[in-house]
Amino acid sequence: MNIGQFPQTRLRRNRHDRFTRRLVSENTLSTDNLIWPIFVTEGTGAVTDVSSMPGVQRVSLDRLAAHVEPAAKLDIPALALFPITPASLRDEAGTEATNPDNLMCRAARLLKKEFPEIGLIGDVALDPYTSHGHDGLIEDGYVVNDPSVEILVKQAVNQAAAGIDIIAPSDMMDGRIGSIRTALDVSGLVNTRIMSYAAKYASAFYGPFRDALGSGGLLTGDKKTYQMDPANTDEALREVALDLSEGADMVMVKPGMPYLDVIARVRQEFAVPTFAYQVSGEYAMLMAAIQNGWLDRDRVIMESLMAFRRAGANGVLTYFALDAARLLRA
Ligand SMILES: NCc1[nH]cc(CCC(=O)O)c1CC(=O)O
Ligand SMILES: [Mg+2]
Repeated sequence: MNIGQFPQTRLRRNRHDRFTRRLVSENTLSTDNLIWPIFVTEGTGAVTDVSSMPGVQRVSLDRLAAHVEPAAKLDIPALALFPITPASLRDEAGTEATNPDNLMCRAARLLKKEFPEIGLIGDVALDPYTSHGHDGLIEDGYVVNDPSVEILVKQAVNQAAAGIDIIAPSDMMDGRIGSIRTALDVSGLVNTRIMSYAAKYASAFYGPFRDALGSGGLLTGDKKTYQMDPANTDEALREVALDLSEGADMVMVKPGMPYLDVIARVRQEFAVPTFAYQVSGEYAMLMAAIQNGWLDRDRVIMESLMAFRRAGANGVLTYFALDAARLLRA
């Protein structure tokens, strides 16, 4: 006979005190899960703010070691590098992408020397280098696939030769993962990993990033003929399946928070190393509310990052990486 009071099952019991909450916690967030994107710029003595990303800066190479030092101290496993190319070095074909002395390659060599233990992720796409701001080559107003892949392959090998550990193609051309894998292997770069931006959406959340790079104003039209339609998820699984079959070691979904359903499906379907990019617009959105005093900074950072872990992401590219690593240490 039921002599207790209704209800017998009380889920609140396991939330009663901190020790029980710790015991029943289903997911964890650690510094191991953090990747810090950084913007590098030409010149000397430059540490300039990105106005739409409060707290994020563009840093010249002479300031780069000092900028990265805290990440090394906090044991953040990897950085994602993004170069800002002066307009004078941009052209229709993104030629600067294949220059062995471009900013990206110089940054990679410097960082490998100063911080050999930190993994370097190199974004492969032509948008930092093209005069039109697109990720590939344009013919008759259309971003053409196969000729773009040819130059992206050269860009990838160029970066890997300069010391980039993980090539991260973010261009969304078909077939580039396989072509890049083959070219890396032929060049003897068999251990250079590929983290594919496999399911990358044509998103409004990249706005502040394009401000940071100075490619926003240059961009003609949109990226809808190569980046994915935000309405689709089945297609994301096909994108991931293809990239894995072509040799991707890790896959990424981007943006992050508005696409947690995609991360969860990818994780469940493939059970491969899966990453998420909490992109510039997500950062800007949270920072705007934080700066207004509308959201609690520390709590919202940690909750947003835990959400990626719950969805199944191994790690997150986040502009909050340093803040999160500090909070995890405290
Ligand atoms: N291919 C370039 C690239 N790599 C990462 C981002 C966005 C990152 C962010 O918004 O934080 C973009 C922008 C774009 O595709 O237009
Ligand atoms: Mg694809």
